Amino acid sequence: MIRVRGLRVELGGSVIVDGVDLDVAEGEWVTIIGPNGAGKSTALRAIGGLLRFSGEISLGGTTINQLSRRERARTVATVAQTPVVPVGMLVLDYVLLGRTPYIPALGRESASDLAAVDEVLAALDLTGMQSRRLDTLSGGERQRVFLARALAQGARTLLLDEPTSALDIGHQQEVLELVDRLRGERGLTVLATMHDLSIAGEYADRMVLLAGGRVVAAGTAREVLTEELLAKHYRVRVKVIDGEQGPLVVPVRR
Ligand SMILES: Nc1ncnc2c1ncn2[C@@H]1O[C@H](COP(=O)(O)OP(=O)(O)OP(=O)(O)O)[C@@H](O)[C@H]1O
Repeated sequence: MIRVRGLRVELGGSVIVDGVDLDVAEGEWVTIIGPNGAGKSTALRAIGGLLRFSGEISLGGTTINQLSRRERARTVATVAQTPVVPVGMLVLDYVLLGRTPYIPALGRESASDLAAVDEVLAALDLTGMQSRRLDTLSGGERQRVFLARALAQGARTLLLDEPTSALDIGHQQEVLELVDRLRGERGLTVLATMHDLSIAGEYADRMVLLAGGRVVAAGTAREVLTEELLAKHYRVRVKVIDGEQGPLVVPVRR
């Protein structure tokens, strides 16, 4: 579903992503990990068509440069790390923004757009909140609304940039379980970035470790979350414990 070859992104005169290859199969969940500044968000933004790049990115077999902005938005939906939310915007109006690729220029949303939004609000248990202002919601509720906008877009591929970074452990689990459930129900493909390594390993089918803009390891959680690789690339001593659902990464005091 996602095929990336030799991805290179330059920002402010520096090479931030440097020759990344990446494949995500249909229905698969791949999580990119790596230290701060490794280039995770930049790679994700390029794959979502939000940045200029060199190399090849194709989505569902089509090179993204051949997709119009609308076609791209119907194919891939990105949830940014900190989405910009217009002050005072209501939940319903925000989720409706996801239907923009289906609404003709100068046109209004159709009954089918409203039905798609209703369905997503119900699936994410947000129907009762649709008239609330987004800025009055809790972090977990707001994260569900960001996901709702992305799902309303009708794209089969979701790019999630640290979807749980602002959430407590309960809401982290809630949001990730929700994405996993929707992945099963709707056949979504998921490419995410995450900092919590144990949780990342629990949900991802495969992981990619990025450091200095390059892929330095890729494979299952057990292959990537090793004490050696994490010590080398995060410059931290960790203990990796074999947990029931995958490796548990615990930092060790110096
Ligand atoms: N517009 C820009 N101009 C110059 N440098 C940039 C620009 N945007 C990002 N960078 C730099 O690119 C590097 C990678 O940033 P990116 O946000 O992709 O990293 P990341 O792996 O997602 O980090 P984090 O875990 O901290 O979110 C950082 O050093 C950042 O300062």
